[in-house]
Amino acid sequence: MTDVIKVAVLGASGRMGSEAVKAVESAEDMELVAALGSGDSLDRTDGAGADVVVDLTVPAASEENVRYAVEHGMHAVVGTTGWDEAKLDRLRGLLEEHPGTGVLIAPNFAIGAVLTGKFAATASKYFESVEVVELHHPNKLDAPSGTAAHTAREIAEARRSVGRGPSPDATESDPQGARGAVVDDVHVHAVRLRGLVAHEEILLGDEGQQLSIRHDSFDRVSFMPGVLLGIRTVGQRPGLTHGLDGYLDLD
Ligand SMILES: NC(=O)C1=CN([C@@H]2O[C@H](COP(=O)(O)OP(=O)(O)OC[C@H]3O[C@@H](n4cnc5c(N)ncnc54)[C@H](O)[C@@H]3O)[C@@H](O)[C@H]2O)C=CC1
Ligand SMILES: O=C(O)C1=N[C@H](C(=O)O)C[C@H](O)C1
Repeated sequence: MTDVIKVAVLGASGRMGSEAVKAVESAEDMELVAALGSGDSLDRTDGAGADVVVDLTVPAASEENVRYAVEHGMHAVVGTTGWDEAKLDRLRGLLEEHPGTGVLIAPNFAIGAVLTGKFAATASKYFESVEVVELHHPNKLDAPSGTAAHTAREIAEARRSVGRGPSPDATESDPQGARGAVVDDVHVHAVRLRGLVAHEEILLGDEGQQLSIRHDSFDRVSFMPGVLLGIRTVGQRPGLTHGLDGYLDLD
């Protein structure tokens, strides 16, 4: 990779994509070589000499976009949601065929959100009950949020490591789904409210006490330092990195 990183942004007219375009244009070590919207041909990315493709599109398009990038020798930084285990497995297989290429799948680019997941996972080892609440703007297409699903899996893994099972719950009847989604045995609740951007709260309970851990993104600028870190780092990290924490020294 040359000193100046050539970047293509996919989903460039969207809420995140338009912010990412501004961030890349403001970064002295980056050059925006392509800004694609829905319907634009992906060959405008390698055609413009991009080193890194940033995918901020929709879950239905993201996997194909990343496949194109990897198969055409470009690294990928991905904020789009919907990357379940099946998609991640297919991507790992693809990257084995392209050993010099890096892909970052980041459920959340905000440092506060990444730390929230870590803090919640640690705390959940010590509390009998834990539930995740995510709150977003009403234009969001998917629920639960990718961040909340990722947090739930981090919590479940931490609890398993100390032999803690699911939270106690005597519910016998829930025909309307009022107890929310269940991700890896952790209940996840989704709120959609005008005025919100992206928020997550983890509630932890035990006899006589409660701990709440909360993060609020009030503005999408909160995601941009993480996007830029991803662009700067992905070329030096071949293979799949799932979560921005893979590029941070959090221990
Ligand atoms: N990882 C993170 O920190 C964050 C992730 N997100 C996720 O990023 C994604 C985008 O979110 P928003 O910007 O709010 O959505 P948005 O709907 O505002 O923007 C998506 C854009 O992608 C375009 N698009 C759709 N298919 C495309 C394709 N094949 N090629 C190029 N462009 C295409 C759409 O026309 C739209 O302009 C969502 O999955 C969201 O959950 C959002 C915020 C933060
Ligand atoms: O759609 C959004 O807005 C967001 N999507 C991501 C998610 O689903 O976790 C990240 C952040 O929560 C904002």
